[in-house]
This record gives sequence, C-alpha cells and structure tokens, in this order.
Amino acid sequence: MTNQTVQINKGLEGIVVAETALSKVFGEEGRLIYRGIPIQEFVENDALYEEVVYLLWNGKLPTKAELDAFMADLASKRALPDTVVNQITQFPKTADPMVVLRTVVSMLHMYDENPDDLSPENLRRIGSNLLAKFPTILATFHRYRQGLDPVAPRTDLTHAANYLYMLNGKEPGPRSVEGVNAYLVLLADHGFNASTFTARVVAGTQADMYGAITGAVASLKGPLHGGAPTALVKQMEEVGDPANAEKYVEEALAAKKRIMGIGHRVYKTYDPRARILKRMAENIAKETGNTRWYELAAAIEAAALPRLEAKRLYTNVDFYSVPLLLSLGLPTDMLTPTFAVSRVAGWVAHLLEQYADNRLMRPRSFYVGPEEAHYVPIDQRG
Ligand SMILES: CC(=O)SCCNC(=O)CCNC(=O)[C@H](O)C(C)(C)COP(=O)(O)OP(=O)(O)OC[C@H]1O[C@@H](n2cnc3c(N)ncnc32)[C@H](O)[C@@H]1OP(=O)(O)O
Ligand SMILES: O=C([O-])CC(=O)C(=O)O
Repeated sequence: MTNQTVQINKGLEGIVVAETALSKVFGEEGRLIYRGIPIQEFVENDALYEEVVYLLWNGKLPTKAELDAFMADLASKRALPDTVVNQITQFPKTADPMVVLRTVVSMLHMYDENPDDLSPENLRRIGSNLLAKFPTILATFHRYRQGLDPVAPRTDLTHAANYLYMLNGKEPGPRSVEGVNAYLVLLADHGFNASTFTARVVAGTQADMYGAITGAVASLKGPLHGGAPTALVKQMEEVGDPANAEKYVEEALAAKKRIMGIGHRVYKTYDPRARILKRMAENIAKETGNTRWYELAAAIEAAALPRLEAKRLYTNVDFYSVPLLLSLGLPTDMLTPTFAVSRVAGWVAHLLEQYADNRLMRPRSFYVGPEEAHYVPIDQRG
C-alpha cells in the first residue's frame, strides 16, 4: 500500500460502519426521524422525553400502561448510593460538571452488583439505571458547589421536572418543564455522531456499558460536539451587544476562527432541531422578558450565515440551545451536561444494538514514519 493507492478518510467522513434502526439524519433536506417519526411531531404533540426513550429502546411508542410502568421504573432508580453522594461532596467545587459526570458514571460500575453481564436484560437494567441517575449526579454536584444540601429526587415528577426540581430545590413552573422536556426530546439521538460512535467503539471490545457511556460523555464534552454551547456563550459575551455582531463575526472569520453552533458534518442546510429551538427560545425570551441571549444569538446568526453559506455551513442544534436553556435559568456550564442528560437515551439505544450484533471496531492507519531505524543505547544518544 502506498500513499498513492490508499484512500484516507480523515474524520471517517462518509464512511458507513454499521446499521441502525434508531434515527436517520437527512443531511441535504434538513430532516430527522426517530424510528420513522419526524422529530417535530414529538414537540407538536408535547411528547414526554420518557416516551422517546421508550420508543428508542423498544422500537414502538408505549401504551399508557407501558409508559406508566417505564416511568415508575426510572423514577425508582434516581437516587445515588450514599457513598457516591459523599464522594461527590469531596470533589473540588470548581470542577467542570462534565468531568464530574464522566467520573461518577465510571464510578457507578463499582456500585453495581452485575456490571459486566452483557445480556440484553442486564444491559437494559444498566441503561435505565444510568439514564435515571444522570440528573441526580449533576444536581447533587451543582448544589454542593453552591454550599447547598442535595435535594432528594422525587418519584412523582417527570424526568425534566425532577431534573429542574433537584437543581433548584423548588418545583419548576410549567414553562420551564415544557422547555427542558422539548429540548431533551430533540437531542435524544442523532445517528453516528461522535459521542455515540465513541460509545459503540468501547462496546465493540465487549467492555461494560458504564465504560462505553463514560467514553461517550468524554467525547460529548469537546467544543466541536456537545461542548459548542459553552464556547458560544464565550463568543456571545465577547460580542456583548447585538449591534457588535457584524464586526465581531467579520473579524473572527478573517482570523480563521469558528463561530460556534454553526456547521455540521451531515447537515448541509439548517438543522431541523435548531429551527424548533430557535422558535422556542424566541417565545421564552418574549414571555420571560429575558431577551438578551436570544437577541445576541439572532444577531450573530444573521451576521454569520450569509458569510458561511458558500461553504454550506448553517445553524446547528447547539446554537439556539444556548438562549433557550440560559433563559430557563440553567447556568452556562450545565448546558453540555444537559445535552448528556438527553443523549444518554441514544447512547444506550445504540449500545443495545451494538452488543446485540457486535464486531470489534478496528480501522487501519497509513504509516508515515521511518520504515527502518535502530535502537541507540542511552549513553550513545546525542
Ligand atoms: C451536537 C453537535 O455536535 S453539532 C456541532 C457542534 N459544533 C460546533 O458548532 C463547532 C463549530 N463547527 C465546527 O467546528 C464544524 O462545522 C464541525 C466540527 C461541526 C463539522 O466540521 P467538519 O465537517 O469536519 O468540517 P471542517 O472542519 O472540515 O470544515 C470545513 C470548512 O468549513 C469551515 N468551518 C466549519 N465550521 C465552521 C464554523 N463554525 N465557523 C467558521 N468556519 C467553519 C472550516 O474552517 C473549513 O473551511 P476551509 O475549507 O476553508 O478550511
Ligand atoms: O450528528 C452529529 O455529528 C452531531 C449532532 O448534531 C448531534 O450529535 O446531535
């Protein structure tokens, strides 16, 4: 093989490595379906996040009785072992919540009686255990770092409502619950995105599900993936006022900087989730009177898109998640963790597929180092 004959697909662009029946991204058309159902139908019908999780994990929408049982099971798994809560309260208060999440997910393997059994029933048990506990891990840390006691999870609230309740210590209003629930619904799965692929690579070695999800959280944290909102907040703060957006974007692009929340490996048009999130962010901004973030985002987008259209770069899901979640009162460093609260549904669903039909993931690299060199003893090296 020479570098003339080998085809190198940097970033695995366009490479198909497995089948999935979970979600399909129509990159040219700007459409997304979960098991055939267009994502906007879930939002239009006020579907609960738990319904989407059930759909992804079971291949069908739940009946009322199935949903009730599924929600009761998740709610019963929300609490963390006391030892884990104690450990979280030893972490540095300045820790990044994504690092806390990554660490605690890995730690939970040690508190599970049967963590390495890869049978489908056990994998479902672990998947629901993790999905149920993500909000509790984050809320426990968020309260501790503010010097507050953790709030025990409630079993009578939905996933979205309980998350907000544990973060803030008070029952959230319907607008916040609706907003967070819709956000969780929209981000639950997205083909072979980087964090999902990471999870599948780990599972491909038949390592445990805790390890695969730990890897997925690590991958989501990066600014080119789920970490983009944090970087976008920084850019918004630099812009400061919508009137500065044109100048800021022009200078940033001239300096070869990226505008965060713009561009996508698969979408060559506006991300359908961003369209919905934009509308929601605008409505919430108007309703709450907290318009700062929405106005900044809209001004940056208006300055960026005409300049980036020629490269087919459009608004992605991370962009309007910023004004939406900030207007709902989430702190900046909880944006990416909240993405993880949603996406764990997809990770688990993909892992169920991967373990059920596994083959070790092992691509090749093209070696460009020297073909012949020799060991030199340390005292003879110059
Ligand atoms: C949930 C999610 O993960 S959605 C994505 C979240 N990430 C972001 O929003 C970060 C900003 N966006 C990006 O960095 C990219 O668009 C990615 C990582 C999402 C996709 O990247 P890729 O498909 O690998 O595209 P690649 O990095 O090759 O860029 C292609 C060209 O577009 C440019 N480009 C890509 N994104 C941007 C951007 N946000 N701003 C400015 N220019 C950009 C690149 O500089 C490059 O230009 P060039 O051909 O002149 O060198
Ligand atoms: O699919 C991708 O590459 C990134 C993305 O939008 C997601 O993970 O939701």
